[in-house]
Amino acid sequence: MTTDATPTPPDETYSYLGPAGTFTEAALKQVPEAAGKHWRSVNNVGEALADVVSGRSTAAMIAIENSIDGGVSATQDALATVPGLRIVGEYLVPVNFVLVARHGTTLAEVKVVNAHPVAYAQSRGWLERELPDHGHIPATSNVAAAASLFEDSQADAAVAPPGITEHLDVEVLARDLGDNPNAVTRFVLVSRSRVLPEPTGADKTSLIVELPDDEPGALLAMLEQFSTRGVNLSLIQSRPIGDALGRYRFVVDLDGHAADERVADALLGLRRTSPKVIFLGSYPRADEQEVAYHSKYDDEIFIEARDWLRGILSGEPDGA
Ligand SMILES: O=C(O)C(=O)C[C@]1(C(=O)O)C=C[C@@H](O)C=C1
Repeated sequence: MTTDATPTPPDETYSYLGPAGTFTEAALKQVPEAAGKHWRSVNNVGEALADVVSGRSTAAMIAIENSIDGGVSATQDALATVPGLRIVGEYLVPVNFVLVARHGTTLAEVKVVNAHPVAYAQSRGWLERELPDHGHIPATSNVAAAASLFEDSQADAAVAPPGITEHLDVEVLARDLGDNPNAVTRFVLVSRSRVLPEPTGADKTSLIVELPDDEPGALLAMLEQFSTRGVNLSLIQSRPIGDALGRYRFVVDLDGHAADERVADALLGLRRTSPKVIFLGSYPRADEQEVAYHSKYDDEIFIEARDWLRGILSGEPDGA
């Protein structure tokens, strides 16, 4: 791996929320194609996606969901509004936090804590219990939080990844801050590639769907597109569109690949019934769990039904 300091011109660049040592970097380390390529540390999701859109980077690794804090709204909103992006891979990183400070600081002296908002949300229970009067300064990343201790910052301590001591000379004041020891953050690799990853049988498809305005049952009609094709949803979340109160878009993850007949048929139904469907990609699931569905939704069943209709329309004799 090379870093920004490396003078050799990179052939391919991968953007990630840095600096080195973030969980986002840990997710990028799971991508075999990124090994040995140039890695560009950026300050936020918008910058990472702008790198991809402008062609400065081949792809960007971004956090999309945390098992405790839920969907990363900055990511969901950016994917809804920045055109031309595709998710090509999904990665899981277990997340766990430590409280760090400059050497010599004691826990009793900590008044202000610097933390990334998602890390802060995951450590809130510990912080409220152990430092009930603390103030919070938001950071752009978990490592940036700790780095701020050496900058012109008001913070006395920072919430950081356990590996932070490999990158910065800080003292660990407390471990296992996370309210849930099994917390996991889900990351996605985003590129401009129009080529869908091959179906594996253990895939996920991500969409953003808008519903027709003021139509009773519009949400039910959207869900029916999936239920009538035996397509399971693993995530559905509403986000404000932002142009007026009460207007929402839905972030949807479903089990399966756009090349699966049941998913393709559901996508056609969605396209007919929704004013806007953003296809974000079909890609292998990080947990590699094969998608389970009833045999009545097998590809062959859809293909047979289409052939039957084609036969009728082309005047083939009955039973052909
Ligand atoms: O990658 C990092 O370390 C980050 O600071 C980002 C981020 C996030 O955006 O969710 C990643 C994982 C943790 O859930 C907390 C923060």
